[in-house]
Amino acid sequence: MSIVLGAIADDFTGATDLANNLVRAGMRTLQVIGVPQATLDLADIDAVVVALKSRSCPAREAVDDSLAALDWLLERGARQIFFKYCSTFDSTDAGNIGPVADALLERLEGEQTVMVPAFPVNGRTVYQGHLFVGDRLLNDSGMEHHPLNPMTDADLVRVLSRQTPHAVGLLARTTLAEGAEAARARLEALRGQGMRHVICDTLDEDDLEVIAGAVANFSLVTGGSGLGQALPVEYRRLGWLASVENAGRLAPANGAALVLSGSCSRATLSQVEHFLARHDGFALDPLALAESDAQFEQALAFARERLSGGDGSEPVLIYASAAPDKVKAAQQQLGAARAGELVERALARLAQTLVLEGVGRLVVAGGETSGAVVSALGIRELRIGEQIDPGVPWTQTFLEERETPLSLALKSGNFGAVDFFSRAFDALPEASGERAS
Ligand SMILES: Nc1ncnc2c1ncn2[C@@H]1O[C@H](COP(=O)(O)OP(=O)(O)OP(=O)(O)O)[C@@H](O)[C@H]1O
Ligand SMILES: O=C(O)[C@@H](O)C(=O)CO
Repeated sequence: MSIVLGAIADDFTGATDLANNLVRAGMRTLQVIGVPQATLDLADIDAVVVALKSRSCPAREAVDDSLAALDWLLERGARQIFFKYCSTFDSTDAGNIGPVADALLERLEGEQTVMVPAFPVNGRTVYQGHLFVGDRLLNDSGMEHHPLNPMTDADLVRVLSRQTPHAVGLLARTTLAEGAEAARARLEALRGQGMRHVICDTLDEDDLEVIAGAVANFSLVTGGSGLGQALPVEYRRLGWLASVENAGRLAPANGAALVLSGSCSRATLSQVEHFLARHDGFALDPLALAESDAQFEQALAFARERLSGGDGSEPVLIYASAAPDKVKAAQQQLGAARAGELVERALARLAQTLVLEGVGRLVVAGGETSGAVVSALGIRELRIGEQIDPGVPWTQTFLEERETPLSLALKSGNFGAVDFFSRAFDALPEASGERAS
């Protein structure tokens, strides 16, 4: 059986964000980690999201990985391809959004694609081609300090023009206000002028619906997860997609509850603080991790004691999340890459050990951190379930070491309300009477 939508996401938390919106719009969605090697049963699947780590790697690598994902998705019959990147358009002049979009469009022999990063429910909107985060322009939102891809220009036509040799146009809000037919005509006019890429204004969900109506038959669309929520209605209109009752039903969860946080984003820092006011936590420090294994062992002992002491229902937090001055101090001593690696490695090892020892419900905060944990656990596929907060669903995966599925939530750094870490576990249906194994 063929899938309807094939998506290529440039990071793991971004992939779950898109998969979440597809599920909420009624598509049975599977997230796979990298291009699958094994044959997959896609009998009851409408959409597959391939999660890559292609946001910050060299552009050539990102292009090669994305093309491999594209070929795999086309072999599964995908009628439309969705290139998912960050709602804050994370990229540099070297890429990777422009080069990947160019390569995908060329392979698909398409003439035009749209760029729709907006995610209005999380405050990302676009007006006159300028990206806003809440009420701030992108370059004044904190993203101008991003360690890997500082976003210092909010004008996306200009930003993308530096990443592609092709002409970049704008589908403005005034046209969207006239509806999908007008948007379609405008895209066609821009195509006539040789505009292969078109940045789309988006103020709200209505704009996303208009854009989806205009581009549902494009071979390639690109953007944030907002567009993913609007497209399935169009697929149904086209007769590609049947209606299903509950596209995101997961098996009941069991096992102890653990939160691992390596994100130092503003939202995560408040979530850590909120959690620590109510529950136990253990702080990791890259400087101590660099010295010896002692702090890792202490963290493990802390978690073991808490997890075995109660009934496993009280979540435990282990975090390296720290304020910018502390992060800077560690980075100055160790270098940013080594500090990051030390933290990611420690959190990934904790996940490996504690999942074997009975953790069955795991929240991970941070895109890079999630990548490290998911890789260490050898996860290949994720089923998408209940949304905790916009952009963050519960997922489930089967591991050889566990009889029951592992429930996993991967939280993007800046997503989630302040009480996310404690509330997440309430959003997960539990197996009756079962806890830590
Ligand atoms: N105390 C610390 N000092 C230095 N680096 C740290 C510290 N704590 C975490 N890190 C590193 O900072 C990086 C945070 O990136 P990560 O992608 O996990 O979070 P994020 O940027 O908030 O998330 P997202 O990409 O979803 O927005 C990781 O490499 C992590 O290991
Ligand atoms: O689009 C977003 O903001 C997120 O899905 C993301 O990509 C964070 O890394």
